[in-house]
Amino acid sequence: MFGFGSRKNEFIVEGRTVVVTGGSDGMGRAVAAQLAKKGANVVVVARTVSKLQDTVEDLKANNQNVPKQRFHYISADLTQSAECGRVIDEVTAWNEGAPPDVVWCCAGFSHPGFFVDVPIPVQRQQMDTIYWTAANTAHATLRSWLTPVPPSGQMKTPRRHLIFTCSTLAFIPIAGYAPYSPAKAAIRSLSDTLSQEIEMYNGVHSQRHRRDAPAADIKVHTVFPMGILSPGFDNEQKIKPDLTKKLEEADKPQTPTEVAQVAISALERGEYLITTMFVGHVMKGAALGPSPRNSIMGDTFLSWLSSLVFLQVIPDLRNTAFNWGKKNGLPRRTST
Ligand SMILES: NC(=O)C1=CN([C@@H]2O[C@H](COP(=O)(O)OP(=O)(O)OC[C@H]3O[C@@H](n4cnc5c(N)ncnc54)[C@H](OP(=O)(O)O)[C@@H]3O)[C@@H](O)[C@H]2O)C=CC1
Ligand SMILES: CCCCCCCCCCCCCCCC(=O)[C@@H](N)CO
Repeated sequence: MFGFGSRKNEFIVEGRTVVVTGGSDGMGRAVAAQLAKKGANVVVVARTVSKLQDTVEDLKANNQNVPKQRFHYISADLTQSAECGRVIDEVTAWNEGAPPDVVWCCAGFSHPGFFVDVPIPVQRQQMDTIYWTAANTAHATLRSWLTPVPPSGQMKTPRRHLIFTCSTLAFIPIAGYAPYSPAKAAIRSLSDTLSQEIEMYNGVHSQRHRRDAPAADIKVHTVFPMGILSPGFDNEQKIKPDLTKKLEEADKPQTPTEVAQVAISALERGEYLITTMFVGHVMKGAALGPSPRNSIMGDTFLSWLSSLVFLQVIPDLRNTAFNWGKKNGLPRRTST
């Protein structure tokens, strides 16, 4: 409770089956590689088959010493809810009838731009790509995990994990991310709501020997990275307004490998809202709100520190925007 004590690993993946959406590039691909190194069977999901094939080849080549370990890919556009249902069905069939043990949602990319410059259809597509890929995946996964099993069919199944990938932009506004940040904030809200709702099912599971119940306990987590040096990041840099680049100067983007490694360590400690570096921790501290805490002392001190830091940061960000307009005039309106 106070952030120290037992060093029990709360996220054991060895011999278990993990689905990583967006697993063919950037952070998702690094997550897939590292969980495979820890002995997981991995299924990567994304749209482009060639990148998926390349990822599975890599996983096979780098994990030849564990003969029973298996890797697979499924091509799907996760903005379509029916596709998410198909993915979970196909993974279950491939996994000898058992649903996956861990589902980690990494799919998504950012289309930065000022709110009035980005056409509404592009903004709706951002909501589809960011929020709905995650919500559709969560819906299909939880429907499968929460299927009741009668007492006679209950086996000892370790806890299952549903993990979302958000962004520290869900905590703190930065001008130029209006098409993207609201969709990430929606994921955070979904995560908080589910982390409470899932307790009802975990309560039913605690009585599993007496009545029909889900097969296992479930835990929800959300990772909030800062910038990630991924192919997606290269794309967004090409269209990102200069003011946005200026406002996010404090961000020193991390490699996908680093982000995956820090996130997995936090999951092993059992954390719920996960940030990956100091500036990210401070951004989270400013916005802990009603979310469950990782540690009472640590998070409370962090929120005190952040509330002082952000007394300065919020006006700074606004002043930077004001002075930018004063100096540079109206931005050129793009039509992309
Ligand atoms: N890059 C950054 O600076 C930051 C990124 N994030 C978030 O982290 C996550 C990973 O980002 P990053 O490492 O940049 O990833 P990339 O942009 O490099 O890769 C995105 C992955 O998602 C897949 N994907 C995209 N759209 C769909 C879709 N509709 N259905 C299924 N799969 C899809 C892509 O494959 P394909 O195109 O073939 O479908 C690819 O595998 C994202 O959720 C992102 O929003 C958070 C903070 C910062
Ligand atoms: C000591 C505390 C000071 C805090 C200052 C606040 C600075 C804001 C930094 C913004 C960082 C944005 C990272 C996420 C980027 C992202 O999600 C996109 N690249 C999408 O892909």
